[in-house]
Amino acid sequence: MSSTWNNNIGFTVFGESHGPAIGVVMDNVPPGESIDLDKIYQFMARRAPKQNKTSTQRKEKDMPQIMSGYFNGKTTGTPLCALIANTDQHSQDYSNLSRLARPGHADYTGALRYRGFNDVRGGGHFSGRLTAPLCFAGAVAGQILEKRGIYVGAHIAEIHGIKDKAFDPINTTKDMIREVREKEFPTIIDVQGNEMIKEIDKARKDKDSVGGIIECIAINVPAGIGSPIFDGLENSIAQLIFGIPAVKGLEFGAGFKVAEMTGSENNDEFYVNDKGHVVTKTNNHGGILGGIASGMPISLRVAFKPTPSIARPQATVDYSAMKNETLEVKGRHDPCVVPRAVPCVEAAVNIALLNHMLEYPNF
Ligand SMILES: Cc1cc2nc3c(=O)[nH]c(=O)nc-3n(C[C@H](O)[C@H](O)[C@H](O)COP(=O)(O)O)c2cc1C
Ligand SMILES: C=C(O[C@@H]1CC(C(=O)O)=C[C@@H](OP(=O)(O)O)[C@H]1O)C(=O)O
Repeated sequence: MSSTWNNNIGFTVFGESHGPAIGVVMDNVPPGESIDLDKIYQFMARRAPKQNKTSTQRKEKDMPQIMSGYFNGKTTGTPLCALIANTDQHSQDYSNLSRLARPGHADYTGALRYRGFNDVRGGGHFSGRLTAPLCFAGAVAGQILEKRGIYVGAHIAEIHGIKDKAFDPINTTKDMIREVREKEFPTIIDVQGNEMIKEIDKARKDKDSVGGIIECIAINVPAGIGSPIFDGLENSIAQLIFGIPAVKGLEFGAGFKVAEMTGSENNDEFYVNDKGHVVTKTNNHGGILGGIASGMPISLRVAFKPTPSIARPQATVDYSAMKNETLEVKGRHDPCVVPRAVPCVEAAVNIALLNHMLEYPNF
């Protein structure tokens, strides 16, 4: 099922960017969990369109309306459904896109898959807007995890070659995670963030776009959760991360750099620390061995491509007439999707971790 993730936690995202609403139904959320709605709204506001230099100008409040599964401040355990209204659609910008494919977007492949019946307005079901329901589900999962001491945080690690400092792969604390989360532009080093904003604005002025990398870390994940082969932590996280549009790469721990290392450089040696816990001296494994948490921080990096919809004329095809054409994309697009995708990455990791935590004894 394409827009359903069916696991210990199940959830379906539904809707189109220019339809009346988008939303999510979550199943198997544990009953009796206190959920602070203000914190859910804050989480979703980090992703919502910002109408600033780095964001689409579309105005959406992204206020979730909870339809079921929540009563007296707590989850009921029955399906948790949230609806998010679409209120600021400019559908005329998309009038030519059912026959002209935007290079880099899903218009062409979507038309093939759905035999031309897909809603192309605003990217329809393929839109980055569908990450709003993902963020709702991820915010709920995050609150349940934080009650068990597990914190997940992300920051912009790189935009078009401009780099932020990385999270400490061993000693990142919940305060460090919270600090970067609360920033308007989430980088660890603010001056680097300002350079990134300039780079995004430059691309926008050039009628172009840029991509980048988001780094995410999860701390206090209990050693032993996860499974081997097809149901490991990496598997679940990857499946949800690739549910975020524009993601093209994912690496855990030292990632692609492992290919340049020897075994003695890459292996993370074990020792017993002063609290009597088994830990590793380094964290190239990114907190996961054999699909199972080692107890060290789980770390990952996610590469995002530059926004496909750019205002420059580009070659494309009219696939109804099968002839070559030139397209100038209209609409209000993000010159870079990365800043708004930071909470989306956190949301995906939150859901994957909660999913595996449900297997944990005495959850
Ligand atoms: C938060 C977010 C915002 C996005 N905003 C835009 C946008 O304004 N314009 C656009 O063309 N693509 C945008 N995208 C990316 C497209 O939705 C995506 O590239 C497209 O659906 C094709 O999917 P793919 O890149 O995963 O193959 C956004 C993605 C995310 C995660
Ligand atoms: C609305 C959102 O982002 C949209 C994601 C998007 C795309 O193609 O992915 C295209 C744009 O849609 P529109 O042309 O309708 O403004 C963005 O604004 C959102 O994220 O909430």
